[in-house]
Amino acid sequence: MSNARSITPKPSNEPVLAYSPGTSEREAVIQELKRQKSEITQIPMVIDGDKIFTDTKDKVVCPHDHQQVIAEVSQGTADHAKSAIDAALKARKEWAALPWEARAAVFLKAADLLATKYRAEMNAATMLGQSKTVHQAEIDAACELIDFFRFNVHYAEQIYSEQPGSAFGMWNRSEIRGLEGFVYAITPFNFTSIAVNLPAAPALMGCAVIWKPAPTSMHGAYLGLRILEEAGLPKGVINMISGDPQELSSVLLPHPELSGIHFTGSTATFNHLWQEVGKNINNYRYYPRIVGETGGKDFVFAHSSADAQELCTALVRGAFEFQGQKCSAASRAYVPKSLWSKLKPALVETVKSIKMGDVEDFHNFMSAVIDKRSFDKIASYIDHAKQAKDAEIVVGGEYDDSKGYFIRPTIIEASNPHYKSMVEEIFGPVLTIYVYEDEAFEETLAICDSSTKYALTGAIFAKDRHVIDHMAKTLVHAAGNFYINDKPTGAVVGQQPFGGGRASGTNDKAGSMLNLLRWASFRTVKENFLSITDYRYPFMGQ
Ligand SMILES: NC(=O)c1ccc[n+]([C@@H]2O[C@H](COP(=O)([O-])OP(=O)(O)OC[C@H]3O[C@@H](n4cnc5c(N)ncnc54)[C@H](O)[C@@H]3O)[C@@H](O)[C@H]2O)c1
Ligand SMILES: N[C@@H](CCC=O)C(=O)O
Repeated sequence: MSNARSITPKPSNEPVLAYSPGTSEREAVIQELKRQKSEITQIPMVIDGDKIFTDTKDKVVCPHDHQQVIAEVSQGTADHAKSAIDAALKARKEWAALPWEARAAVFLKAADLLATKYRAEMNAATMLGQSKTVHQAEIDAACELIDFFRFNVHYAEQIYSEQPGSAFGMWNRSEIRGLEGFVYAITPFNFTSIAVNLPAAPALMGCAVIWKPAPTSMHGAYLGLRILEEAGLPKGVINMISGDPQELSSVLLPHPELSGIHFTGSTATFNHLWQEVGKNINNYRYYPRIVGETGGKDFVFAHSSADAQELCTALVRGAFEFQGQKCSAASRAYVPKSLWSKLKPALVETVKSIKMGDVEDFHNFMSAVIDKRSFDKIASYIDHAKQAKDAEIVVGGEYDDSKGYFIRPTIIEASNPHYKSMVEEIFGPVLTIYVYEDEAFEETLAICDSSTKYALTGAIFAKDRHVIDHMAKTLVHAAGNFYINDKPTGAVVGQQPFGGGRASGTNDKAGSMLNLLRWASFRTVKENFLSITDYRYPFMGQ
């Protein structure tokens, strides 16, 4: 609850290591991959600092080799959710009462531990558990998570330092308190950094948290919690539970002490959570703060002045890195006919050259999608395009789940800008392109803005400055992260605060001061220095 007095280290982004042949980081991660594959990690729930193992286990497999089991996760029940609430409520007061520097030190230390001792272990866990290539693991599970820890401390300090003015005879102060009750953090499979940041950000601000990670992200998530514990996080501040989300939520969501939800995942799940809060609104002691970053249908819009080769690279990286499973991934593109004749052969050639397979082969640019459910869903969109009258596959379209959940990077050309895969989130390596007549530029921009419910990321490509300005204005609400002549993915903490509007979320910008403010409750204190002893105003006389 106390305000900042010390100056924390000025953060800078964690450098991305190269993993080139012969480097020590490459050797370390190779050793870790071998070690982790040779054992089955037992992942408990962590409640009040205790490791809780149960007889019901959920297996974590490598998506690129689904017979390879790397972990077993103990599954909890409604009773575990109740215990987690008790633990959080018990831990909160002491945690909140610590000087804020003591809380900050935990996260700064965790950042340093992750940057050194645990870097290879964390990257290997994310590579095996979520089928990320070494580069994708490095930018997520190492660099972005380190940045979240360090930059959040810096932003918290700024929040604590912001103070009101004081007129003569008084002193006004803001005391920034963490939320009472508990925050429920529910996290997605696709970014280890997001998974760990969602419980960590409210905890830094003095809240107590119950964290339910996605089952397919447990390998990296549990390591994240162990690092925080080693950095000094007191027991009960973050309690990690697993199990049937409906059952756990049936205890957590209606609980009177629920003071916040920190969610990242699909729009449908977030809508469900919000509806549950609405149903229980009369039961709560506080208005729960609801923060959710959700789905996207991220666009790339090219003008005829764009460079075809730059556009090709941006589309390939933007759509297919990490198998298109970034909420920011380019999944629809609008290309003028005059550019398409150059762009199409470049795209076909580039996509055909993409190597895909096991993450242990560092030559692979892509690996498998996360699980069978995802594989089937993505395949159904590809099958739909194969049959559709208003769509055709330009390149890709093959899929095979015999060993891992592999889907070749696929580009669909749609003759209808409202075609299914132009407007629905697929969350896989599928990019749909609508080729517009050059003279239909304005109406196509309008379609881009209005044809989906989402507004997460978007990119425009053009050389003409007037055109860039016009596109940016027309698409002003179409994306929370807007890129000019760049791919729509790869936001960096401290540089491009991340989040979207419309059905893509509450746009509270993870890794920024705005997000931390949602976990803070301000007490304004006015202290009077001059005694006032007469109720009458001076003009009234005696
Ligand atoms: N906007 C962003 O910043 C951002 C970032 C990453 C992912 N995403 C989105 O996340 C989605 C992919 O992630 P996912 O497949 O893990 O999403 P998901 O919605 O299926 O799952 C997210 C989390 O919600 C949990 N969950 C599901 N039902 C629940 C319930 N009733 N109560 C409590 N928890 C419940 C899941 O177990 C998981 O932990 C995509 O839509 C993607 O766009 C968005
Ligand atoms: N922040 C990441 C996306 C996170 C969602 O999955 C990016 O900008 O690519």
